[in-house]
Amino acid sequence: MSRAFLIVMDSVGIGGAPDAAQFFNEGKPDTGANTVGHIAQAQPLAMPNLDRLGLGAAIRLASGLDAPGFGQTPQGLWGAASEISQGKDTPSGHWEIAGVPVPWDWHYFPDTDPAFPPEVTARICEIAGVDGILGNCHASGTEVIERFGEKHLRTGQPICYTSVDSVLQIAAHEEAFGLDRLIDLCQRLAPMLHDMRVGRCIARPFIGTSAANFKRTPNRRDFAIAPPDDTIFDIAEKAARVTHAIGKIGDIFSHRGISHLHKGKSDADLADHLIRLADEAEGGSLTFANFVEFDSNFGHRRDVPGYAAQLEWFDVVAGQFLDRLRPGDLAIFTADHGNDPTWHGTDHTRERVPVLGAGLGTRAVGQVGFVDIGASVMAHLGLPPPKKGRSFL
Ligand SMILES: O=P(O)(O)O[C@H]1O[C@H](CO)[C@@H](O)[C@H]1O
Ligand SMILES: [Mn+2]
Ligand SMILES: [Mn+2]
Repeated sequence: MSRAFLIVMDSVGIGGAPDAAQFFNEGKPDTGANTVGHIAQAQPLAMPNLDRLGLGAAIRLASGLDAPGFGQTPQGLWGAASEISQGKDTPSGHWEIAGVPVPWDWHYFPDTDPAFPPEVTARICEIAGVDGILGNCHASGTEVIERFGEKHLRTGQPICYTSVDSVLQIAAHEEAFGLDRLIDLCQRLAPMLHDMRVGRCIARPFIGTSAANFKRTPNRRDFAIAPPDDTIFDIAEKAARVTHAIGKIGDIFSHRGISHLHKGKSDADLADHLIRLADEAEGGSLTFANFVEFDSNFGHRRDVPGYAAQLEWFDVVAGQFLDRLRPGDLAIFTADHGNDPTWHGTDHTRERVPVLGAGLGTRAVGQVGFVDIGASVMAHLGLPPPKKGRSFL
Protein backbone atom coordinates (compact mmCIF):
# COMPACT_ATOMS: atom_id res chain seq x y z
CA MET A 1 0.00 0.00 0.00
CA SER A 2 1.19 3.52 -0.80
CA ARG A 3 2.77 5.60 1.92
CA ALA A 4 2.80 9.37 2.27
CA PHE A 5 5.42 11.63 3.85
CA LEU A 6 4.61 15.28 4.45
CA ILE A 7 7.61 17.34 5.51
CA VAL A 8 7.29 20.92 6.72
CA MET A 9 10.47 22.97 6.62
CA ASP A 10 9.38 25.50 9.22
CA SER A 11 9.45 29.05 7.79
CA VAL A 12 11.07 28.13 4.45
CA GLY A 13 8.95 30.54 2.40
CA ILE A 14 9.54 31.55 -1.21
CA GLY A 15 7.98 35.02 -1.37
CA GLY A 16 5.08 36.41 -3.36
CA ALA A 17 2.14 35.99 -0.93
CA PRO A 18 -0.81 37.81 -2.50
CA ASP A 19 -1.87 39.20 0.90
CA ALA A 20 1.61 40.07 2.24
CA ALA A 21 0.60 43.74 2.60
CA GLN A 22 -1.80 42.77 5.40
CA PHE A 23 0.95 41.26 7.57
CA PHE A 24 3.61 43.21 9.40
CA ASN A 25 7.04 43.27 10.98
CA GLU A 26 7.81 46.36 13.07
CA GLY A 27 4.67 47.98 11.66
CA LYS A 28 5.84 47.63 8.05
CA PRO A 29 4.12 45.29 5.57
CA ASP A 30 5.69 41.96 4.59
CA THR A 31 5.37 42.81 0.88
CA GLY A 32 8.54 41.59 -0.87
CA ALA A 33 9.76 39.21 1.85
CA ASN A 34 11.27 36.05 0.37
CA THR A 35 13.07 33.70 2.74
CA VAL A 36 14.89 31.34 0.35
CA GLY A 37 15.16 33.90 -2.46
CA HIS A 38 16.82 36.56 -0.30
CA ILE A 39 19.21 34.12 1.35
CA ALA A 40 20.30 32.93 -2.11
CA GLN A 41 20.86 36.56 -3.12
CA ALA A 42 22.79 37.35 0.05
CA GLN A 43 25.28 34.48 -0.16
CA PRO A 44 26.04 31.27 -2.07
CA LEU A 45 23.35 28.66 -1.41
CA ALA A 46 23.40 25.13 -2.83
CA MET A 47 20.32 22.91 -2.50
CA PRO A 48 20.76 20.49 -5.41
CA ASN A 49 18.30 17.84 -4.19
CA LEU A 50 15.32 20.09 -3.58
CA ASP A 51 16.19 22.19 -6.61
CA ARG A 52 16.06 18.99 -8.69
CA LEU A 53 12.49 18.48 -7.55
CA GLY A 54 11.70 22.07 -8.60
CA LEU A 55 12.60 24.51 -5.78
CA GLY A 56 14.13 27.11 -8.12
CA ALA A 57 11.16 26.89 -10.47
CA ALA A 58 8.81 27.24 -7.48
CA ILE A 59 10.63 30.37 -6.26
CA ARG A 60 10.27 31.89 -9.72
CA LEU A 61 6.58 30.92 -9.86
CA ALA A 62 5.86 32.31 -6.39
CA SER A 63 7.77 35.56 -6.56
CA GLY A 64 9.19 36.10 -10.05
CA LEU A 65 12.73 35.85 -8.67
CA ASP A 66 15.47 33.85 -10.40
CA ALA A 67 17.34 32.79 -7.28
CA PRO A 68 21.12 32.55 -7.81
CA GLY A 69 22.31 28.93 -7.71
CA PHE A 70 18.83 27.54 -8.42
CA GLY A 71 16.91 26.69 -11.54
CA GLN A 72 17.48 23.07 -12.60
CA THR A 73 14.78 21.70 -14.87
CA PRO A 74 12.29 20.22 -12.38
CA GLN A 75 12.14 16.43 -12.16
CA GLY A 76 9.54 16.30 -9.39
CA LEU A 77 6.08 17.55 -8.67
CA TRP A 78 6.44 21.27 -8.08
CA GLY A 79 4.36 24.34 -7.36
CA ALA A 80 3.79 27.16 -4.89
CA ALA A 81 1.05 27.37 -2.27
CA SER A 82 -0.75 30.34 -0.71
CA GLU A 83 -2.41 30.45 2.71
CA ILE A 84 -5.87 31.84 3.42
CA SER A 85 -5.91 31.66 7.24
CA GLN A 86 -5.56 35.07 8.82
CA GLY A 87 -2.42 34.18 10.76
CA LYS A 88 1.17 33.68 9.62
CA ASP A 89 1.91 31.38 12.54
CA THR A 90 2.83 27.71 12.84
CA PRO A 91 -0.56 26.23 13.82
CA SER A 92 -2.42 28.21 11.15
CA GLY A 93 -0.01 27.00 8.47
CA HIS A 94 0.02 23.37 9.60
CA TRP A 95 -3.73 23.09 10.11
CA GLU A 96 -4.40 24.56 6.71
CA ILE A 97 -1.89 22.16 5.11
CA ALA A 98 -3.79 19.40 6.94
CA GLY A 99 -7.10 20.54 5.45
CA VAL A 100 -8.45 22.90 8.12
CA PRO A 101 -8.02 26.63 7.46
CA VAL A 102 -8.45 28.59 10.67
CA PRO A 103 -12.10 29.73 10.81
CA TRP A 104 -11.66 32.38 13.50
CA ASP A 105 -9.56 35.45 14.14
CA TRP A 106 -6.83 34.65 16.63
CA HIS A 107 -6.53 36.84 19.68
CA TYR A 108 -3.25 38.76 19.72
CA PHE A 109 -1.88 40.52 22.77
CA PRO A 110 -1.22 44.21 22.09
CA ASP A 111 2.29 45.63 21.97
CA THR A 112 1.65 47.68 25.10
CA ASP A 113 2.98 47.80 28.65
CA PRO A 114 1.55 45.60 30.11
CA ALA A 115 0.73 43.28 27.20
CA PHE A 116 -1.45 40.86 29.20
CA PRO A 117 -4.81 41.65 30.81
CA PRO A 118 -4.91 41.52 34.64
CA GLU A 119 -6.98 38.31 34.74
CA VAL A 120 -4.30 36.43 32.77
CA THR A 121 -1.53 37.75 35.00
CA ALA A 122 -3.57 36.87 38.09
CA ARG A 123 -4.10 33.31 36.84
CA ILE A 124 -0.36 32.85 36.20
CA CYS A 125 0.40 34.07 39.73
CA GLU A 126 -2.27 31.81 41.20
CA ILE A 127 -1.03 28.67 39.43
CA ALA A 128 2.67 29.36 40.02
CA GLY A 129 2.20 30.62 43.56
CA VAL A 130 4.10 33.84 42.85
CA ASP A 131 3.22 37.48 43.48
CA GLY A 132 4.02 38.89 40.06
CA ILE A 133 5.41 38.23 36.60
CA LEU A 134 8.35 39.61 34.65
CA GLY A 135 8.32 40.77 31.05
CA ASN A 136 4.62 41.19 30.27
CA CYS A 137 5.62 42.53 26.85
CA HIS A 138 6.36 41.71 23.23
CA ALA A 139 9.86 40.26 22.95
CA SER A 140 12.24 37.92 21.22
CA GLY A 141 12.82 34.86 23.38
CA THR A 142 16.62 34.97 23.57
CA GLU A 143 16.70 38.68 24.35
CA VAL A 144 13.96 38.45 26.99
CA ILE A 145 15.92 35.93 29.08
CA GLU A 146 19.01 38.11 28.81
CA ARG A 147 16.98 41.09 30.03
CA PHE A 148 14.96 39.45 32.82
CA GLY A 149 16.79 36.18 33.58
CA GLU A 150 18.80 37.45 36.55
CA LYS A 151 15.76 39.09 38.14
CA HIS A 152 13.87 35.82 37.55
CA LEU A 153 16.57 33.98 39.52
CA ARG A 154 16.33 36.52 42.34
CA THR A 155 12.52 36.75 42.57
CA GLY A 156 11.26 33.41 41.23
CA GLN A 157 8.76 35.26 39.04
CA PRO A 158 8.24 33.70 35.57
CA ILE A 159 9.13 35.69 32.44
CA CYS A 160 5.99 36.07 30.33
CA TYR A 161 6.09 37.45 26.81
CA THR A 162 4.35 37.38 23.46
CA SER A 163 4.94 38.34 19.82
CA VAL A 164 2.92 39.20 16.72
CA ASP A 165 1.76 35.57 16.90
CA SER A 166 -1.18 34.47 18.99
CA VAL A 167 0.97 33.12 21.81
CA LEU A 168 1.76 33.52 25.46
CA GLN A 169 5.24 32.23 26.20
CA ILE A 170 6.68 31.61 29.65
CA ALA A 171 10.42 31.43 30.14
CA ALA A 172 11.73 30.06 33.41
CA HIS A 173 14.95 28.52 34.67
CA GLU A 174 14.91 24.76 34.29
CA GLU A 175 16.58 24.12 37.65
CA ALA A 176 15.79 27.19 39.79
CA PHE A 177 12.12 27.41 38.82
CA GLY A 178 11.86 23.77 37.77
CA LEU A 179 11.04 22.24 34.42
CA ASP A 180 8.03 20.23 35.62
CA ARG A 181 6.66 23.28 37.40
CA LEU A 182 6.99 25.40 34.26
CA ILE A 183 5.29 22.77 32.11
CA ASP A 184 2.50 22.35 34.67
CA LEU A 185 2.03 26.14 34.74
CA CYS A 186 1.68 26.34 30.95
CA GLN A 187 -0.61 23.32 30.76
CA ARG A 188 -2.96 24.69 33.41
CA LEU A 189 -2.95 28.22 31.99
CA ALA A 190 -3.64 27.02 28.43
CA PRO A 191 -7.44 26.42 28.69
CA MET A 192 -8.05 30.04 29.73
CA LEU A 193 -5.96 31.25 26.80
CA HIS A 194 -7.65 28.87 24.35
CA ASP A 195 -11.05 30.23 25.45
CA MET A 196 -9.75 33.67 24.47
CA ARG A 197 -8.65 32.26 21.06
CA VAL A 198 -5.00 32.53 21.91
CA GLY A 199 -3.40 29.75 19.86
CA ARG A 200 -0.68 28.53 22.17
CA CYS A 201 0.81 28.66 25.61
CA ILE A 202 4.51 27.81 25.28
CA ALA A 203 6.95 26.74 27.97
CA ARG A 204 10.45 28.09 27.28
CA PRO A 205 12.88 26.62 29.79
CA PHE A 206 16.44 27.90 29.96
CA ILE A 207 19.65 27.25 31.89
CA GLY A 208 22.71 29.27 32.88
CA THR A 209 23.87 31.46 35.72
CA SER A 210 23.88 35.02 34.34
CA ALA A 211 22.79 37.16 31.40
CA ALA A 212 26.10 36.31 29.74
CA ASN A 213 25.35 32.59 29.51
CA PHE A 214 21.58 31.98 29.71
CA LYS A 215 20.61 29.46 27.06
CA ARG A 216 17.26 27.94 26.09
CA THR A 217 17.05 24.16 26.30
CA PRO A 218 15.31 21.75 23.89
CA ASN A 219 12.59 21.07 26.48
CA ARG A 220 10.16 23.57 24.97
CA ARG A 221 6.52 22.50 25.18
CA ASP A 222 3.61 23.97 23.24
CA PHE A 223 0.04 23.71 24.53
CA ALA A 224 -1.99 24.48 21.43
CA ILE A 225 -5.71 24.90 20.90
CA ALA A 226 -7.18 21.85 19.15
CA PRO A 227 -7.99 22.02 15.41
CA PRO A 228 -11.69 22.90 14.94
CA ASP A 229 -12.38 20.14 12.40
CA ASP A 230 -11.03 16.82 11.14
CA THR A 231 -7.47 17.10 9.85
CA ILE A 232 -5.71 14.53 7.70
CA PHE A 233 -4.61 12.85 10.96
CA ASP A 234 -8.22 12.40 12.11
CA ILE A 235 -9.23 11.06 8.69
CA ALA A 236 -6.32 8.60 8.63
CA GLU A 237 -7.06 7.46 12.19
CA LYS A 238 -10.73 6.84 11.39
CA ALA A 239 -9.60 4.65 8.48
CA ALA A 240 -7.36 2.70 10.89
CA ARG A 241 -4.18 3.90 9.20
CA VAL A 242 -0.95 4.29 11.12
CA THR A 243 0.25 7.89 11.51
CA HIS A 244 3.69 9.13 12.56
CA ALA A 245 4.36 12.64 13.87
CA ILE A 246 7.96 13.84 13.85
CA GLY A 247 9.08 16.84 15.95
CA LYS A 248 6.50 19.32 17.17
CA ILE A 249 3.71 18.03 14.92
CA GLY A 250 2.11 16.24 17.88
CA ASP A 251 1.82 19.48 19.86
CA ILE A 252 0.52 21.42 16.85
CA PHE A 253 -2.35 18.98 16.36
CA SER A 254 -3.08 18.67 20.06
CA HIS A 255 -2.05 15.01 19.72
CA ARG A 256 -5.22 14.07 17.87
CA GLY A 257 -5.14 11.23 15.36
CA ILE A 258 -1.47 10.45 15.96
CA SER A 259 -0.38 6.83 16.47
CA HIS A 260 3.36 7.38 17.03
CA LEU A 261 5.29 10.40 18.18
CA HIS A 262 8.98 10.81 17.28
CA LYS A 263 10.70 13.65 19.08
CA GLY A 264 14.29 14.76 19.43
CA LYS A 265 16.61 17.32 20.93
CA SER A 266 17.51 18.82 17.55
CA ASP A 267 16.60 18.70 13.88
CA ALA A 268 19.48 16.24 13.42
CA ASP A 269 17.57 13.79 15.67
CA LEU A 270 14.40 14.43 13.65
CA ALA A 271 16.30 13.76 10.43
CA ASP A 272 17.31 10.37 11.85
CA HIS A 273 13.63 9.64 12.56
CA LEU A 274 12.58 10.66 9.06
CA ILE A 275 15.25 8.53 7.40
CA ARG A 276 14.43 5.55 9.62
CA LEU A 277 10.73 5.90 8.84
CA ALA A 278 11.48 5.94 5.11
CA ASP A 279 12.79 2.42 5.73
CA GLU A 280 10.24 1.33 8.31
CA ALA A 281 6.91 3.17 7.95
CA GLU A 282 3.98 0.81 7.36
CA GLY A 283 2.18 0.47 4.03
CA GLY A 284 -0.71 2.96 3.92
CA SER A 285 0.77 5.12 6.66
CA LEU A 286 1.06 8.89 6.92
CA THR A 287 4.25 10.47 8.25
CA PHE A 288 4.12 14.19 8.99
CA ALA A 289 7.33 15.96 10.04
CA ASN A 290 8.24 19.46 11.15
CA PHE A 291 11.82 20.74 11.06
CA VAL A 292 11.76 23.76 13.35
CA GLU A 293 15.34 25.01 13.53
CA PHE A 294 15.17 27.07 10.30
CA ASP A 295 12.62 29.20 12.13
CA SER A 296 13.60 29.12 15.79
CA ASN A 297 17.39 29.19 15.47
CA PHE A 298 17.85 31.31 12.37
CA GLY A 299 14.71 33.04 11.02
CA HIS A 300 13.66 34.77 14.25
CA ARG A 301 17.31 35.50 14.97
CA ARG A 302 17.73 37.09 11.51
CA ASP A 303 20.84 34.94 11.03
CA VAL A 304 21.41 34.67 7.26
CA PRO A 305 24.55 32.47 7.23
CA GLY A 306 23.02 30.21 9.88
CA TYR A 307 19.80 29.83 7.90
CA ALA A 308 21.79 29.12 4.71
CA ALA A 309 23.86 26.44 6.43
CA GLN A 310 20.69 24.82 7.82
CA LEU A 311 19.14 24.77 4.33
CA GLU A 312 22.23 23.15 2.88
CA TRP A 313 22.34 20.57 5.70
CA PHE A 314 18.66 19.80 5.20
CA ASP A 315 19.12 19.38 1.46
CA VAL A 316 21.63 16.59 2.15
CA VAL A 317 19.12 14.95 4.54
CA ALA A 318 16.43 15.26 1.86
CA GLY A 319 18.70 13.46 -0.60
CA GLN A 320 19.32 10.58 1.83
CA PHE A 321 15.61 10.36 2.56
CA LEU A 322 14.56 10.42 -1.10
CA ASP A 323 16.99 7.59 -1.90
CA ARG A 324 15.07 5.36 0.51
CA LEU A 325 11.56 5.87 -0.85
CA ARG A 326 9.78 2.90 -2.39
CA PRO A 327 7.75 2.74 -5.59
CA GLY A 328 4.25 4.08 -4.84
CA ASP A 329 5.42 6.43 -2.05
CA LEU A 330 4.66 10.14 -2.17
CA ALA A 331 6.82 12.67 -0.32
CA ILE A 332 5.95 16.37 -0.24
CA PHE A 333 8.27 19.07 1.09
CA THR A 334 6.57 22.33 2.00
CA ALA A 335 6.53 25.10 4.65
CA ASP A 336 4.09 26.77 7.02
CA HIS A 337 5.01 30.47 6.55
CA GLY A 338 8.11 32.54 5.86
CA ASN A 339 10.74 34.00 8.23
CA ASP A 340 13.04 35.99 5.97
CA PRO A 341 16.32 36.48 7.89
CA THR A 342 17.19 39.51 5.72
CA TRP A 343 13.94 41.25 6.74
CA HIS A 344 13.43 43.89 9.44
CA GLY A 345 11.88 42.85 12.75
CA THR A 346 12.08 39.35 14.25
CA ASP A 347 8.71 37.86 13.31
CA HIS A 348 7.46 35.51 10.60
CA THR A 349 6.91 36.89 7.11
CA ARG A 350 3.78 36.21 5.05
CA GLU A 351 4.94 34.29 1.97
CA ARG A 352 3.99 31.60 -0.45
CA VAL A 353 5.60 28.24 0.29
CA PRO A 354 7.13 25.58 -1.95
CA VAL A 355 5.27 22.38 -2.81
CA LEU A 356 7.89 19.84 -3.90
CA GLY A 357 6.84 16.26 -4.45
CA ALA A 358 8.77 13.07 -5.12
CA GLY A 359 7.34 9.76 -6.26
CA LEU A 360 4.95 10.83 -9.00
CA GLY A 361 7.40 11.88 -11.68
CA THR A 362 7.60 15.34 -13.17
CA ARG A 363 4.48 17.40 -12.77
CA ALA A 364 3.87 21.15 -12.59
CA VAL A 365 0.92 21.84 -10.30
CA GLY A 366 1.21 25.63 -10.46
CA GLN A 367 -0.27 27.93 -7.83
CA VAL A 368 -2.25 25.95 -5.27
CA GLY A 369 -3.62 26.49 -1.76
CA PHE A 370 -2.16 25.15 1.49
CA VAL A 371 -5.39 23.14 1.85
CA ASP A 372 -4.79 21.36 -1.45
CA ILE A 373 -1.72 19.69 0.03
CA GLY A 374 -3.79 17.78 2.61
CA ALA A 375 -6.39 16.82 0.00
CA SER A 376 -3.62 15.50 -2.26
CA VAL A 377 -2.00 13.45 0.50
CA MET A 378 -5.38 11.88 1.32
CA ALA A 379 -6.01 11.15 -2.38
CA HIS A 380 -2.64 9.44 -2.62
CA LEU A 381 -3.46 7.27 0.42
CA GLY A 382 -6.90 6.42 -1.02
CA LEU A 383 -8.65 8.21 1.86
CA PRO A 384 -11.53 10.72 1.85
CA PRO A 385 -10.46 14.38 1.57
CA PRO A 386 -10.79 16.94 4.37
CA LYS A 387 -13.76 19.33 3.96
CA LYS A 388 -11.55 21.97 2.34
CA GLY A 389 -9.05 21.65 -0.49
CA ARG A 390 -8.74 19.86 -3.82
CA SER A 391 -6.17 17.26 -4.77
CA PHE A 392 -3.63 18.39 -7.33
CA LEU A 393 -2.56 14.81 -8.10
O1 LIG B 1 11.57 34.63 20.03
P1 LIG B 1 11.02 33.26 20.32
O2 LIG B 1 10.83 33.00 21.78
O3 LIG B 1 11.80 32.17 19.64
O4 LIG B 1 9.53 33.29 19.78
C1 LIG B 1 9.07 32.81 18.59
O5 LIG B 1 8.49 31.58 18.85
C2 LIG B 1 7.10 31.74 18.93
C3 LIG B 1 6.41 30.45 18.69
O6 LIG B 1 6.89 29.75 17.59
C4 LIG B 1 6.79 32.81 17.93
O7 LIG B 1 5.60 33.46 18.22
C5 LIG B 1 7.98 33.70 18.02
O8 LIG B 1 7.73 34.77 18.84
MN1 LIG C 1 6.38 27.73 11.93
MN1 LIG D 1 8.41 30.95 14.62
